[in-house]
Amino acid sequence: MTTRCGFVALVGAPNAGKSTLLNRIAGAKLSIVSPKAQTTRFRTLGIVVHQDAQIILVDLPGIFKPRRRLDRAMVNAAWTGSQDADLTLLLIDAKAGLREDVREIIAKLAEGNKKIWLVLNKTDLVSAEELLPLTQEVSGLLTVEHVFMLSARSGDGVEDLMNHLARELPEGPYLYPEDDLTDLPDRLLAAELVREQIFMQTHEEIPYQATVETESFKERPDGSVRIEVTIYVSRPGHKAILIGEGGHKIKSIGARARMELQGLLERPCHLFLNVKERAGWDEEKARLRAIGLEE
Ligand SMILES: Nc1nc2c(ncn2[C@@H]2O[C@H](COP(=O)(O)OP(=O)(O)OP(=O)(O)O)[C@@H](O)[C@H]2O)c(=O)[nH]1
Repeated sequence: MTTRCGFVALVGAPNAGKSTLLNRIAGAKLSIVSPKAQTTRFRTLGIVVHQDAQIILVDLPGIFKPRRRLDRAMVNAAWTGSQDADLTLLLIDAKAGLREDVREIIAKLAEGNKKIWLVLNKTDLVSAEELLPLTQEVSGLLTVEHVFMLSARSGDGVEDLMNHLARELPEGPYLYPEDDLTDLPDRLLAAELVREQIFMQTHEEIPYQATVETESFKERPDGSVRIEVTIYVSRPGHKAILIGEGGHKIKSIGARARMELQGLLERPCHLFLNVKERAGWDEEKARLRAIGLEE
């Protein structure tokens, strides 16, 4: 059997519907979907096997004008991801059309020579007649290989996109063992929610320096889950800040993340957080890249 495998980057302006599409495709709550713009702070991998192809989706942060160092790093990560991928899906909110932020993304993509597929989302909100001029306008600015029209919310047209992806990714073995995939979305979600709380409850240099990994994820007979998450930092000072006086900070991060996680997984969660120092972590390029924060 010939298998195919590849990385697919999702690029779109804030609110284009990236998280919704990713969740629809992977069938799990992989990203934090919110009507507020720029909630997708970090790259999240969604991995799905469709017709003998393993499709590794990279959910990129909304591209916006970076002011702070961390934002710059995130935007950079977004574009690096796009450059590493086998192909890039440019997701556009068909209802909002070519707003300025979409034009900026198109201009940036036009500089590279990446394989781009145009995905017009939210077709449930617009008429077919409106889609054609939009397609033509984008095609005038950028070379696109395929055009898809879908509704991430209803799922209409998503199968067609998946079929094309499965057919056109490069031939090769699966990069992720299939057995590992079952609880991967939930593991990623746990790590991502912890990361988000670190982001919200500490100074910005901490999330930039830290990496979060779900070490174990075990279902209990009573239907609850026991999750162990480790936060790796490179400096003793960061460890102290994360833990806080009397463990106050880490407790607060854990409590909040657990609440969010419970809501999304829809079952009781027992979340245990560890903070560990990993010397020489800065040099671990691979890990930096894994969380998409290489500058
Ligand atoms: N009507 C309609 N709404 C959609 C569709 N896809 C997404 N939405 C809505 O659009 C809003 C933004 O969707 P998200 O998936 O959070 O967008 P995102 O691109 O991940 O946004 P960021 O987190 O800012 O990067 C949400 O309120 C979604 O419910 C669609 O196909 N149709």
